[in-house]
Amino acid sequence: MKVFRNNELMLEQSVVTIGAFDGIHRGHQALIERAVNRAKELAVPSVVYTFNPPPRAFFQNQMVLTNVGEKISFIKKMKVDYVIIADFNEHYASRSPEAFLQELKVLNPQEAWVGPDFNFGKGKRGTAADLSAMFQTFTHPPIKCSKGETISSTRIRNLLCKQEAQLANELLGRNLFKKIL
Ligand SMILES: Cc1cc2nc3c(=O)[nH]c(=O)nc-3n(C[C@H](O)[C@H](O)[C@H](O)COP(=O)(O)O)c2cc1C
Ligand SMILES: Nc1ncnc2c1ncn2[C@@H]1O[C@H](COP(=O)(O)OP(=O)(O)OP(=O)(O)O)[C@@H](O)[C@H]1O
Repeated sequence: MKVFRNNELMLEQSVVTIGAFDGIHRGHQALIERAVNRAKELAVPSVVYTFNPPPRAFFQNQMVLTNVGEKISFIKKMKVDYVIIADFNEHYASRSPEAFLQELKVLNPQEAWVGPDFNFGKGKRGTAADLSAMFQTFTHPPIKCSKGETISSTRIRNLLCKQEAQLANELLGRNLFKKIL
């Protein structure tokens, strides 16, 4: 797997998935796996486009579940061809949805894969519908836990605050956090 910053990579074809992917929980894993499988079927490279720090850490000072190094090594295990790590700062976050779509164009995505409630661009104005106006876009159904609730990084952060490491690990699909005694 090759690692790039944004604006460094150009591809003739690709399948792209986009998101903060903090923790790479079971929902993220399902989405990335789907994108990788589609890329294999189409015989084109797979790309994970992500951000450092995660936007919620930047804007809301929220806890980071996996630092950028951990995130890259986990994505690598999922047989992704390229990962793009965009420096998420004030300048980057002020870019419009249209500017972000222009940036994605150089990856020539045959397909873009996102999950439920995906948004992008200044003020979170861009939606999956905007993405689909430019690229063939697919929305992965939400992956839920055994209780039927959608898995999210926010939920995992809340569980860790309540010291429920075991349940957090269940949603992550791996033992990332140790039980605090
Ligand atoms: C160019 C760009 C600008 C963004 N600007 C903002 C912003 O102003 N406020 C915000 O809360 N998030 C902003 N974000 C983050 C998105 O809301 C969102 O977190 C990101 O696209 C990842 O999607 P996900 O949270 O579903 O993983 C921006 C994202 C991009 C790509
Ligand atoms: N449970 C899930 N099932 C399928 N896709 C998901 C799930 N959770 C997030 N995604 C998708 O994964 C990508 C990255 O999402 P993101 O990092 O915002 O996850 P999140 O768990 O919703 O995070 P947060 O709670 O911090 O908002 C997005 O395209 C998002 O729609």
